[in-house]
Amino acid sequence: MTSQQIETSYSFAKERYAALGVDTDAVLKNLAVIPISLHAWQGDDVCGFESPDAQLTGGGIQAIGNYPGKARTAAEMRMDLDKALSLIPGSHRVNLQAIHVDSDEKVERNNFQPKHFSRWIDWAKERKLGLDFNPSYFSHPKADAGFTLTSTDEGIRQFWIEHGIACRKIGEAFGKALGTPCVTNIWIPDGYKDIPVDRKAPRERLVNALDTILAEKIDPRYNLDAVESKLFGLGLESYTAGSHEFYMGYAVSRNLLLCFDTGHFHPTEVISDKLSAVLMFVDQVLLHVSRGVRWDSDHVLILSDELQALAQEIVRGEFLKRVHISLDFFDASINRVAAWVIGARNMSKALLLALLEPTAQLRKFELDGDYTSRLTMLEELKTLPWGAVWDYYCLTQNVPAGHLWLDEIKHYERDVLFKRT
Ligand SMILES: C[C@H](O)[C@H](O)[C@@H](O)C(=O)CO
Ligand SMILES: [Mn+2]
Repeated sequence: MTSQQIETSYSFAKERYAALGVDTDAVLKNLAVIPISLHAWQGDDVCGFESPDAQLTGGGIQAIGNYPGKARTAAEMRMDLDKALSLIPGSHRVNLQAIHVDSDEKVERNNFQPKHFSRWIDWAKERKLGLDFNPSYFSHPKADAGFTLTSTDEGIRQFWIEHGIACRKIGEAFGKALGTPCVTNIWIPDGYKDIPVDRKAPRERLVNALDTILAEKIDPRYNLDAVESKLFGLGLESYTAGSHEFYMGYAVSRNLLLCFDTGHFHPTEVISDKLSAVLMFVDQVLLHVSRGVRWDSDHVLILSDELQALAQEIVRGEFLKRVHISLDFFDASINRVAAWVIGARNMSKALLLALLEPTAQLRKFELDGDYTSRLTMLEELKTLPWGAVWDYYCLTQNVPAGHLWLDEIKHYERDVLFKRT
């Protein structure tokens, strides 16, 4: 497709949307400033860089597949992220795990400091990217028993409390250096494979541990704290201490961000329906947008009905300033850089579709009780020429339109990824 063809198609599409009262130029301006935080851990199969042979262990999560080219160092990961970001329209962020530490000296997780992430900060600063952060409560001998902040072993609990404290300070340093608050998100896997007798005590320990981690107030201009629940992890099917109800109550009572991972609920539950409910009671939400297939399988985002519903809720509710969008999937069976690009472009497409909606008109139908018109319009919108608007957006953002970005991935694969052994 030539630029000329893209522009011509866009001008027809623009007219179609204008007839519905939608200004496509304004929509694209809005879309270009909605940040999506790219989760770094898609690039290394959640292994991290603490040692050259680091592996993902425990935590009830799994990256499945052995496609060649995984990032083995932080430098390789930054290169891969650069490639991905060059193929995603808009200005975005990067979301790191603590295990993505980039330090020449070996440091224990409870001693991590901003200086151990200074190369990440320099890289982000150069590219005007914001950084988000996550303490890593898995793949560690002190997490092998399946308990971190809920451990009955005081030494272990203290170690992980110190890790949480250290990570908030790193988040603060990210925020200060980059001029945009870092969302530091706490997720722990702690739970039981089989039915526990005492469901209460681990949760009591978790409240106390979290309160200690979060005791120091950090300026929200630099760091925002989020907590992430989960239904269950692999091998932890019967009980998860940090359940939804636990963190919902905790976030409301401590004025924190609540993180919704879209793969962390019963398969028939949808976050699109939960968003406006919780935003009545928490100020801000963090999304980990994932795609669970039967379970929290962390598949790459597709432009599903639910992804579109989620974006619609964010836009219709005017929640763009209160919802931080991060991705969370890890598929090791396909090109990892392509996985980022597919997922982020789909998130962006879902937001575009939502922004292109004549929401006021639809709301009026609803308020008037004219549900026939509401359904008709919602269905007709699906076949409007939004693809032409998307292609034009890519053109104006200097990224390939259509599937042409894949050519770049194939070159990168041949020249860089396949040379990694
Ligand atoms: C890498 C972790 O799995 C991720 O950060 C966490 O958010 C999660 O979703 C665990 O299932
Ligand atoms: Mn998550």
